[in-house]
Amino acid sequence: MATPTLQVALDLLELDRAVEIADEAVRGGADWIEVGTPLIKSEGMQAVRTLRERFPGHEIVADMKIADTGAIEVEMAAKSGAGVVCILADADDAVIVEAVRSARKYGVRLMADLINVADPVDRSRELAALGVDYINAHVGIDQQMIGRSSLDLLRRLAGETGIPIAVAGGLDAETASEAVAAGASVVIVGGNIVKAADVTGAARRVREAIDRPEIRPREEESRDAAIRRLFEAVSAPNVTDGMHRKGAMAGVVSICGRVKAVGRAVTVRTLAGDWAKPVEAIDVAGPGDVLVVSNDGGTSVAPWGELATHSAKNRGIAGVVIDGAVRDVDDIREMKFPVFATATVPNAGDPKGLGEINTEIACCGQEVRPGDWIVADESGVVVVPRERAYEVARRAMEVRKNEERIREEIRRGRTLSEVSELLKWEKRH
Ligand SMILES: O=C(CO)[C@H](O)[C@H](O)COP(=O)(O)O
Repeated sequence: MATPTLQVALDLLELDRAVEIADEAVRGGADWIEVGTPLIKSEGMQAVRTLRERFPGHEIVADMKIADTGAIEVEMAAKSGAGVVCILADADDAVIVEAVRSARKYGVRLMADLINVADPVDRSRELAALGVDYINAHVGIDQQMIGRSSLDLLRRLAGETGIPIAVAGGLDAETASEAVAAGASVVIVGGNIVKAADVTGAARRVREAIDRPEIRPREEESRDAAIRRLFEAVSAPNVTDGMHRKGAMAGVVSICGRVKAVGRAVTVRTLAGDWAKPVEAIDVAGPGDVLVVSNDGGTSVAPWGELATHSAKNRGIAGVVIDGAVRDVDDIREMKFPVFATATVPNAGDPKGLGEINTEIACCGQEVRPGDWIVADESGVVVVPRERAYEVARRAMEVRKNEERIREEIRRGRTLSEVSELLKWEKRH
C-alpha cells in the first residue's frame, strides 16, 4: 500500500494565522496544505498564492467547493498555485465536464466533494467516468454536529470507484488510522489539527496513526452517554457559545463556588417558600438528574436547605437550580453539592404541597421542560433543549477546541483583538 497523504485543512479566516499553523502542521508531517473554504471566502485567491509561495515543496489544495462556472473557478485556483481543486460532487454534470476540461488545460487535479450527495456510490462512479481525479468522502462540519460519520460514508465507497479516495470530516488520529485501513489514500484533517494548542504535536499524532493503519474495536456509546461526556468536558460558557449565545439563565449563581452540574432536568413548580414539591421531586429524580425549581421568583423564604441537599446527594442527583433563595449555605458548602440559586435567606417556608413536578416551567428567564439538559458551573446555568442536546454538546466541544489555539496564540504575545482580527470583522452598517 502506498504511503497515505495527510492533508491539513486550514479552515480559518485569517491568512497570517493560516500560514503559521500550516508551518507547524508541516513540521508534524502534513503533506498537502488545503486552503479551506472559509479562508478562501475571507481572503480570496491571495490565500492560495501566499501558501503556494510559502510552501514550495507541498501540494496546495484549493477547497473551492465549486457549484457553477467550473472552468473559471478551476482556472483561478490553478493560476494562483493550487495543484488540486475541489468541486462539489452534486454540481451538475455540465459544471463537472467544464471543470475537468479546465483542470486538464491548466495541469491540476480535481477532487469531488461528496458532501450532501444522496447516492454517493453511484455518483462516485459517474464522477470517475467524467474524469474527476479523487473522490472525497466528506461529511461537513454541520453534519458532524448532528452525528453523521465520514468513516461510514467511506466504508460504503471502498472498492467502488476505481479512483483514489480522500476522506474528511471530524477525523482525529484514531479515526484517520481507521480511514486508511478502510481504503482512503488521502486523509484530510481540519479542526483536530488546526485548533490544537500544539499543532505540530497534533499533526504528528495523525501522521504516525495513518502510517500504521488499523481498525480498533470501538465501544458503543449511547447518545445520552455521549451528551453527558461532552457536557462534562466543556464549560457553561462553551455551551451558550455553541447555541449562538442563547440558553443562559439570568441572576442565578453557584452557592458552593467551584462545582459543576450536568444532567437532565426534573422540573418543579412551587410557590414562594413552599418546600413540599422540591423535596418530593428528590424521590422522582434519578441519579444524574438536575432539579430545576421555579419558586415564583420569591427570595424572602427558602424552599431548599441543608437536609434537602443531603437527601439529594444521597440519591445521586447531579445538582439543584432554584429561581429563589436557599438557606443553610455553610452546610451546603461543606457538602460541596452543586446548588445554584438567586439568593440566600435564613428562613424556610412551610410544606403546603402547592405546585407540580415535571411540567414545563420558566426559571430565571429560560423555559425548561422535563428532560432538557442543564449545564451549570461557576459562570452560571445554561438550559439546552433536549432535542438539540447532542448537536449543542458537539458544538460546545468545537468552541472549546477553538479556544485552545487562540489561548496559545495569546500566550505567545498577541492580543485577543489581533488574533481574531476584531476591527476587520466588526459589523458594517
Ligand atoms: O471542508 C471542510 C468543511 O466543509 C473541512 O475542511 C473538512 O471537513 C475537514 O475539517 P474537519 O476535520 O474539521 O472536519
